[in-house]
Amino acid sequence: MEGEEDILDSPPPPGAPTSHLFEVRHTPHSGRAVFAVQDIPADTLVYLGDDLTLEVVLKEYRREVCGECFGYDRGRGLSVRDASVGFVFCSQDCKLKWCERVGELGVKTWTVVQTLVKDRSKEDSDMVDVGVPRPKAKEIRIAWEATTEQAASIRIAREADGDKSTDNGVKVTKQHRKAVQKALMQPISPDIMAFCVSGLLWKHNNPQDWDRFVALADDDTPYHSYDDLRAFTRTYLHMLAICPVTLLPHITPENLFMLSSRDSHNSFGIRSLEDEGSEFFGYGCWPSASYFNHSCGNNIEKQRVGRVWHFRAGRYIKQGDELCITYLSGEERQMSKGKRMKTLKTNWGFECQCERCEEM
Ligand SMILES: C[S@@+](CC[C@H](N)C(=O)[O-])C[C@H]1O[C@@H](n2cnc3c(N)ncnc32)[C@H](O)[C@@H]1O
Repeated sequence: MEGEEDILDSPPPPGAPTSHLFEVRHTPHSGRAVFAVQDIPADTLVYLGDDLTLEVVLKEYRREVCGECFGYDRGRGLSVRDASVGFVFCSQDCKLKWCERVGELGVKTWTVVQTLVKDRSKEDSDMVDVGVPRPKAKEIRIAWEATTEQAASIRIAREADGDKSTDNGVKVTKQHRKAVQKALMQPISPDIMAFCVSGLLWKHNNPQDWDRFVALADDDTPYHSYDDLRAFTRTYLHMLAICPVTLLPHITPENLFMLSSRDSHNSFGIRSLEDEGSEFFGYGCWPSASYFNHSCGNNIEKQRVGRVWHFRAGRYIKQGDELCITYLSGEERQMSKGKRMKTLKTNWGFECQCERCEEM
């Protein structure tokens, strides 16, 4: 991946990382990537990625992992709990930071989500679908279109609840209220709900940064399976049925699809800091960090410190070299070339073109 890349048309995409040590360029086969513009000594701190957007702490870790800094104490419950929003924190300071970050609307939204999710934990249908067919772009479009009528009825019922006169003076009928009840009878997917709520709250709180998210590499078939797609369309209707009315304009198929299509090729796992990250707490999307490509012989080591990724030179890097991290977890790095390639194809959807794979 050397020598043929073009400097990006200026200006660089919104949200791309900037530094005196590197620049972002196009590559012939692996999209945009980061290249050293000067020699970089080993162990240099090359970049700090602190622009976390959507974030998910999986339901099974919600009592053990701090909702703010992702601190973890070997599976012990953390001391500061907030049962109403369904998060725990390692300190009052983390709890305050979390409240400040999500804002009043965020606290209200997580409270109604937690109320819905907590009594229905046995319905948890979030699972990893491996080796099953993925819905195609046209099927995805049809599935979202199929929600239109019910979604419109729910909006009418909810906006009336919110004391907002509906735009065209539509009268709320039993049918509209029934659409809300029907949505709430459908199974809940707590982790997909957390993903959608986190992403749309972030969008609401940071409207000026949405283009940083949109500029990321996209996946037009991001759903892992037909069940996964159905869980997303159901979650859309659940959110319309329960979220504060102020959030309703953000809860659209377009925005929810955008979250999935950018998350798919860009999110990083949030893992434990010990045991080579053997505990997978959840995942999040840091747009600036998403411009670093993968290599099986990576020259950059990335390490999470709280909510921030530290990118450090793992060895001496020459001017013009591509700066690559690894997308593989600890044990995956030791696998054979074939297994690594399969893992990257399954989890990230690409054929690895890194020098280590190309050489062998
Ligand atoms: C996190 S993004 C990296 C930035 C991306 N190249 C871009 O243009 O925005 C991950 C995507 O980059 C591409 N990519 C990263 N590493 C690669 C590699 N070693 N071989 C081929 N494609 C790679 C794949 O398309 C992958 O889904």
